Amino acid sequence: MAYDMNKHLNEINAPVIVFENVSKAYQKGTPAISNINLQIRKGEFVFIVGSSGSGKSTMIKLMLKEIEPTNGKVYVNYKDLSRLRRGQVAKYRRSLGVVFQNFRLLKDRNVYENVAFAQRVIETPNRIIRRQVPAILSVMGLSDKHKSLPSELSGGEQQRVALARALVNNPIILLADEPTGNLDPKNSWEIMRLLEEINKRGTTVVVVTHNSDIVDKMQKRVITMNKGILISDEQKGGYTRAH
Ligand SMILES: Nc1ncnc2c1ncn2[C@@H]1O[C@H](COP(=O)(O)OP(=O)(O)OP(=O)(O)O)[C@@H](O)[C@H]1O
Repeated sequence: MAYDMNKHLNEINAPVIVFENVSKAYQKGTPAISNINLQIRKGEFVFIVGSSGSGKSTMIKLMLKEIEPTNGKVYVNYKDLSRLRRGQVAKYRRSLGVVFQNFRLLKDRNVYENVAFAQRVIETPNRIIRRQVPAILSVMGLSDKHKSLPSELSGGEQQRVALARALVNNPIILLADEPTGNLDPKNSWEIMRLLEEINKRGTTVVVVTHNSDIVDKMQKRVITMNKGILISDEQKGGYTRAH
């Protein structure tokens, strides 16, 4: 039966990400993902793991509506993404928090401005920006770096700025694609600690990662992809070494 968004709107643990029989083929031949069915509920912390080319980034791109499924439906935040009009896509994306492996900060703006930028684009009044940016920088342990340029920061600090920027508008969902891919173990754990903290405050967190050590130790829900197929979905799972 098709997913009924209206039924779930007022539920506390409503599914905020739903894949319904989703396949994506970039070209003819083997699809990048095949027939994925998946529900992630509000407040969950989920890892998506799998070897290179297994379809993880394809899933993130579908959630961001950067690509369209060949078959099936993706729902995020109670929206059927196939029904989102072209003019609504940018606004939709800004409603999600997103972080990537390579931080993607504005190189010529300082830490404060990088975070404030996320609020300026949605026309947040200045008095709110002046209150909320220092607050989120403080949560990320970056208060004394607010005037630094990204080039003056360590990799871990840059990723914390990216997290601050992703979170300053209080998204319901945070999508993180390899957030520790460029970090050493100490900084990787610091980012994970912050993601856990954010999740405890109510944000749904989805993390794509290759970091088996982190996945094994954190004991969260783990969705494992293999060659475009969802091969396991475990609560308190580990990193399957079979792939
Ligand atoms: N734009 C594209 N055009 C054609 N094929 C693509 C495109 N993007 C991805 N693919 C193919 O789709 C499959 C899944 O790729 P995807 O990037 O989702 O994997 P992944 O699990 O994220 O890999 P990695 O861990 O290396 O980032 C791969 O076979 C890849 O070659």
